[in-house]
Amino acid sequence: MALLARILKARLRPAPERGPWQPRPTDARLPARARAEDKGAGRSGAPRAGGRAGGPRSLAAMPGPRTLANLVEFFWKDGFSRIHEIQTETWWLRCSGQRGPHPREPTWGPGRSTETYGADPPGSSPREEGEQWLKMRSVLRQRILKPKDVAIFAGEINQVIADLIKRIYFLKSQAEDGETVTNINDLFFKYSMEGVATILYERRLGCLENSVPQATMDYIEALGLMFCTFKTSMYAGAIPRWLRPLIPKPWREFCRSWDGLFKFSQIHVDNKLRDIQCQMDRGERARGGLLTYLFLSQELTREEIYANLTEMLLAGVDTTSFTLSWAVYLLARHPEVQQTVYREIVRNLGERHVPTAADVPKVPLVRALLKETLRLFPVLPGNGRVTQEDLIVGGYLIPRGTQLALCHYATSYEDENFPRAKEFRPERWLRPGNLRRVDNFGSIPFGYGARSCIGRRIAELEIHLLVIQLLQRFEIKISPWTKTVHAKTHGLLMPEEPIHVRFVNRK
Ligand code: HEM
Repeated sequence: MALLARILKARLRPAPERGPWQPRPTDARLPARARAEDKGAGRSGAPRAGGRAGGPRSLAAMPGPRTLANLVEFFWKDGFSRIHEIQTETWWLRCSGQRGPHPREPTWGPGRSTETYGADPPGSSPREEGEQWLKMRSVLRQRILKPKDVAIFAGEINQVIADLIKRIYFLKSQAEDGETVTNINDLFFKYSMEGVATILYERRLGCLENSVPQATMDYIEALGLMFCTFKTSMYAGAIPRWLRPLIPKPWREFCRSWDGLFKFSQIHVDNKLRDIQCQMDRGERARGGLLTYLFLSQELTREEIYANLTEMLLAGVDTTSFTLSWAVYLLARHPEVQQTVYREIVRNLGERHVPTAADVPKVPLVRALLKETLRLFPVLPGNGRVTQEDLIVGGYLIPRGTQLALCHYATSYEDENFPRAKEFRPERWLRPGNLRRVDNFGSIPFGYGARSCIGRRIAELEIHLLVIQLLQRFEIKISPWTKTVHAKTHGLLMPEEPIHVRFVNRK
């Protein structure tokens, strides 16, 4: 069992002064060679790499639970759902294996229909994955990398927000007290799906309607299946092909849910492309957003368009909806913070002004709220990288090709990075006069570098515009049915209990 053989090895605290992988701003600017010469404190007496006295210690000498202990922790004690907590008890995690010549991150989705492309998991050919990924990424980058690129989508997002607000009024009208909306994540899931699909497919899906179209329901079901079987999927993606006939179920389920998602994407892409083609056949100029651009520029094949939009839709829904749920929960739990953010909105934008992307910098506390929410609840509590060169970090030699896990959750909660780290204090992200952005690499919820989140600017726009309009209309109060909500990791860091809030109309 390849995955089992590669399972994590963790080093226990005491914590180092700073997580050794954590890219400090200064490190980020240093040339790779200088970074690779970090000589941190290692364990005295541990074996040295290459047997050189005084040289770095070998990876095998890194202290921490061994393979068996990790197997027990993750598979027997359900460590996967507590992975964020385990991070705070362990210093870093590593898995060996996954070696390859190209920079990449471990990935578990086929990224394409398994029917169309056969059943090979990604990464079976690292070279192809690397080059193909780079090409696709650079095409998408041109359209959605910077805030100003996505500003053009604000109009569409505001229409989705208008529908969401209508839905909130409807749900309130159904509630006994006329104010409570139960399980707000359902609502934000629909909002995020509608929002991201509007941008990706340039059409509305009807998620926020009273009666949701069947195709959309099917997609939601496939997405649900993907997450229900998330753990199975994680194992499935790592099961070598030769072993699949012996344990077929995980891989079969993985493919079934992926195909459901892929087909949904395919239908919506095809519909839009058909519209564009008709327009062109009539001699009209096709104008549109992301999909129109991808089609007209012909930089990606149709299969690449399917694969990328499927991946983006999959990556863009739960991430955004959980973040919104946490943000609203935190605001409801901290009325004084909510009042400060509201006052800033009214002062700088007014009570009813529908914000555009250009308005967002005028309310720095709204941006700070999102950063602070993602610091406390990084929706991806950790992610991985395969090292591209030998590195010496914390006194250990980490050979090229080692898979490292970056622990966002753990570094977000270090007082050294964020004084009084457990407290919700959005203002920590502000600088007097708001002259400069605060960079703190203790919290990198969208990842970092070439492989960071491609949908970051879309997610930020969706969240900023929505938070502004929610606070303009409602005072958000926690429902008496909602006690303290804990976080659990189910692939993503999500609320363990449903969050119910009261949306009280502002006078
Ligand atoms: C609050 C919302 C979101 C958070 C916190 C988030 C976070 C992340 C993180 C941490 C990664 C891995 C980055 C790395 O390895 O350095 C990632 C990857 C990715 N995200 Fe997001 N994401 C969010 C929303 C979105 C949205 C809205 C989309 C699409 C519209 C999206 C699309 C993707 C894709 C496609 C990748 C894979 C990138 C690649 O490997 O090329 N994400 N995201």
